[in-house]
Amino acid sequence: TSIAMAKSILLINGPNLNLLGTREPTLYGSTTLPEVVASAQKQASSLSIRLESMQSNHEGVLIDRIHQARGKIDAVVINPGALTHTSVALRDALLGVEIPFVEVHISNIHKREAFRHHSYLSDKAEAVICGLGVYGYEAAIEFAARHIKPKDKAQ
Ligand SMILES: O=C(O)[C@@H]1C=C(O)[C@@H](O)[C@H](O)C1
Repeated sequence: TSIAMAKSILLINGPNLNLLGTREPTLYGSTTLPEVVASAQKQASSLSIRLESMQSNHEGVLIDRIHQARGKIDAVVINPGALTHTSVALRDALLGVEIPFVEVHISNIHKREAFRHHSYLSDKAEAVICGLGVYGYEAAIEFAARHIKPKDKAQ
């Protein structure tokens, strides 16, 4: 069945995720971000999806990238890092460009400090994945590909 699938996905990683693989490995694992991105690219091409990826430690840089995705990206997969728990601005950027998104956390934020239990994004996310380790990225891309339909716009 030729179900319409997302054609383009933007993978966004927020602050400190550049340290993935060496940062608190009991919580975040030993896989590095480049390795996560490489397997995401492989997965996307097997789904015939264009995957773009970026990481920044700077809230405004993340927001600017989300703005640039407007009209160009069908779905966002985002691990906002600590901005999950603090950033109304990031929430507003995603709502502002009207791109559906999947929220990913490597760790189970609900098993951690109370300040990590709230997300400024979750109530607007198509799905929230947490505690699956870096597999959460694979699950998020699979879900986004199959469940987020491209808007009928010029790709
Ligand atoms: O589990 C994760 O991927 C999230 C990553 C971070 O950097 C933390 O600030 C979040 O609280 C959890």
